Amino acid sequence: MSAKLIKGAEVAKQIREELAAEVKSIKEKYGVEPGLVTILVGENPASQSYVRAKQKAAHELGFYSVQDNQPADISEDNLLALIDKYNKDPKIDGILVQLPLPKHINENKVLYAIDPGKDVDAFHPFNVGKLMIGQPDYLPCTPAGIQELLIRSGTETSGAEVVVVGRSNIVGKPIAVMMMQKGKGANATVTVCHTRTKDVQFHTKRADILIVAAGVTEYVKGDWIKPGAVVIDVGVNEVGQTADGKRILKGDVAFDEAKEVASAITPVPGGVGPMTITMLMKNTVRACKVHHKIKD
Ligand SMILES: Nc1nc(=O)c2c([nH]1)NC[C@@H]1CN(c3ccc(C(=O)N[C@@H](CCC(=O)O)C(=O)O)cc3)C=[N+]21
Repeated sequence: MSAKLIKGAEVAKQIREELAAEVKSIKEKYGVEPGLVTILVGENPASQSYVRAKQKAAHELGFYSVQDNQPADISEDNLLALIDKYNKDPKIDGILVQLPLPKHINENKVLYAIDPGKDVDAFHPFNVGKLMIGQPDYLPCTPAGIQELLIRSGTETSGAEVVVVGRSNIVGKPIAVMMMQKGKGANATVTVCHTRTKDVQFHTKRADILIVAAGVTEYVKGDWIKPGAVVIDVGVNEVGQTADGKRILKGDVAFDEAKEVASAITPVPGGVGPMTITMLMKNTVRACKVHHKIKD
């Protein structure tokens, strides 16, 4: 058996086309365009490449977009002042501070400084809290992308056994919360595994939908997966570079084994990653509509 591929890159392209049409109509009717600033501190090559991809997507959708690069030794106070500037900038609807930040900067302090209404990553405790009680204004981008892939691939989530491997604030925790809520692409029974889980395989083998965000290259093997399960691989592990300097990526799931067992699986690259960026764009369009009181 060979699993159906859930092609995130293709779904992402389709959603971006929908968004581009929406941006165009907002511009025509209201004379405004969604504004996104991506703030990059330092010169981490992976971060540079992600931010470049976000800027490219923003340009293609017709956003007003600003790339703000800051030196690695910027002080915390100056970074906070910069965020305050964008909080007050009426052309900016969404603020993204690329993580990780240098060690001398308190990441939480920076994330808490972003106006929750411009927090298109949905990392501010206000937005995390609203998600928890099932009243989100913005969904965190990677979990939103995962849920969208489940919906658009026709995966039944209601009553499904969902097992999440990983408990990060960015992926594991929020996707677990989202899958247990009432509503479309949710209503699941959720188990969360992490580094202290006694028997991870016991849990993964029970999953109808297995979501892996462990941060360990090819952590989940083929025989950890229930035959017919849907597997979502959130891992983006750089395992080397090609001769011409392109990053070689592998997921957190041993893909070649897993595809023989699962009924459907996301590839890496081309799976969850492109969806993450697309959901950032979707949140920015939403922010723009809220800021300009535009109803659907
Ligand atoms: N404030 C903040 N928000 C983020 O959303 C955020 C962040 N910081 N820091 C880093 C992580 C990582 N992340 C990815 C986004 C897209 C791909 C993606 O598009 N990956 C492509 C491949 C890209 C490549 O080839 O390098 C794919 O999987 O097909 C991956 C990873 C967002 N993050």
